[in-house]
Amino acid sequence: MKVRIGSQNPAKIQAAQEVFSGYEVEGMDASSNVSAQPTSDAETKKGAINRARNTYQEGDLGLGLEGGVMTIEGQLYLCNWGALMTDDQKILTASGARILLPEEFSAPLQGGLELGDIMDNYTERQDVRSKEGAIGVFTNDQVSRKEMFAHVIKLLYGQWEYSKKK
Ligand SMILES: O=P(O)(O)OP(=O)(O)OP(=O)(O)OC[C@H]1O[C@@H](n2cnc3c(O)ncnc32)[C@H](O)[C@@H]1O
Ligand SMILES: [Mg+2]
Repeated sequence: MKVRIGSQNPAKIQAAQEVFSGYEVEGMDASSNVSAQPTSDAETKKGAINRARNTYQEGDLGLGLEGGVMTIEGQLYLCNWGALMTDDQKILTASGARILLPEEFSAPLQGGLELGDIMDNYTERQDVRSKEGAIGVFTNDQVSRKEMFAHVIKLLYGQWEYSKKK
């Protein structure tokens, strides 16, 4: 049994390798069937589930991780979701950390830019999305994108283990 993860992003793949340490983890392109930049909690969750479904193959596990933004009481937050399709074809879900994003990000997001591109412009660096991520930048590197997704994957892995005990 291997873990098929619907992404080629190293931050996501390394997080999966950390948690599923005894398994082979294979990254691959998978459609999320939502916008490239989800803009609500529900859309981000749906993207994670679709990625898990679209990477799943019988006998293996399908893992989907999705980052998005959402508005709470007029404020823009980063949000994150994960989904695991298990060998008995159940879908487990878990959400990750949310942090406040700068107000000035709202206009470029509404204009169609993805958060990953906005982060590169903002930090004057390249490919922040594959490295520490917005969460690493705005937490002063206390929590990286890999670490945040590893926590989400632990929540999924633990639910899968628990379901096998019952
Ligand atoms: O290749 P995939 O797996 O799609 O990885 P991605 O970096 O594009 O990540 P997502 O599609 O899950 O996230 C949707 C968008 O939000 C951006 N994003 C989400 N969380 C981010 C973070 O912590 N830092 C930078 N960009 C982030 C991301 O780069 C995309 O533009
Ligand atoms: Mg993406």
